[in-house]
Amino acid sequence: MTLTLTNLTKQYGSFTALQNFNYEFTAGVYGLLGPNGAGKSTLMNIITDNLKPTSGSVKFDGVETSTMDADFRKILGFMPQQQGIYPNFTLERFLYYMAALKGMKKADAKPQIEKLINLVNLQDSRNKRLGGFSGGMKQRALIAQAMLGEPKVIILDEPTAGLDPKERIRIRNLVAQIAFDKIVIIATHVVSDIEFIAKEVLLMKRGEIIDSGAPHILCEKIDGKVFEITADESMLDEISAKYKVGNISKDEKNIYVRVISEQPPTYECKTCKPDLEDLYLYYFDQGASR
Ligand SMILES: Nc1ncnc2c1ncn2[C@@H]1O[C@H](COP(=O)(O)OP(=O)(O)OP(=O)(O)O)[C@@H](O)[C@H]1O
Repeated sequence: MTLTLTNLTKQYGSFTALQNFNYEFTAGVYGLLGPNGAGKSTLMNIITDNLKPTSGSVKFDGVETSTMDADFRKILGFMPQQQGIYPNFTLERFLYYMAALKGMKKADAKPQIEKLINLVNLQDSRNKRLGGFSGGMKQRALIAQAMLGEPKVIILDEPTAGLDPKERIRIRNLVAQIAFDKIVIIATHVVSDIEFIAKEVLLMKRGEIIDSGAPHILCEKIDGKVFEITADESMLDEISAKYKVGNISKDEKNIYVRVISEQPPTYECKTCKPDLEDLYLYYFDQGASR
């Protein structure tokens, strides 16, 4: 199973939001990581055929998806960023409605809806209106609708937006659970959404891939460039001016400042093993959300 993007370009007037994007996805979880405006939503919307590229193609197992019409919709599950959630629908009605939009027969939808409500752990809320759901419950309901019809390709655009850390973990575990034998692409600027579950990460900036690969391989590239400086409060401004600063922690004696630097800092420090958040900082020069 392959989803192949070839030379995808998208222009909005004279502005290029996506530039010559090439990638081949196979079964597994992919993280599309980049700051606001990198072009993630544009790419997701093109893959899902909600937006036409200016040039280039999207192929599933060698067939152009734009020519597959309803057949592609059947193998696709999409959770867009801005969701129109129907506040007056109960969860069950919402899922039957979304199943009907996907062209599923009620009899086929029924067992799947039962399974999905259990999977997203909303059994007790099946007859409650979506308008009364918490943010995390809504996101889980939306993941359930994306899973209807057992799609082969699942696209999740910012699935943890606005959620607290506990709900984020829940969503992440859910994604890891559903990913078997599917292509799952998650667009996010929250590193922890994908850090431990992504087979590959694509780092995007201004419409282009600036690096991609397995998280641990990507992190190896900045081996020897991540340090923890032992500091006190009076040094913080100076350190921030000199280096890209990540986490800052504190104990009763000192402040510990994680920095990215090509050369060892001229302060008391130790070398750290790089993680994906360091990589994000290295490439994007701004703190990522955990
Ligand atoms: N319809 C549009 N017309 C003009 N410019 C657009 C349009 N949609 C997006 N853009 C621009 O294209 C760029 C990429 O936007 P996109 O929404 O794809 O980025 P993103 O990585 O998803 O960012 P975010 O995380 O903020 O959603 C941005 O600079 C945005 O302003």
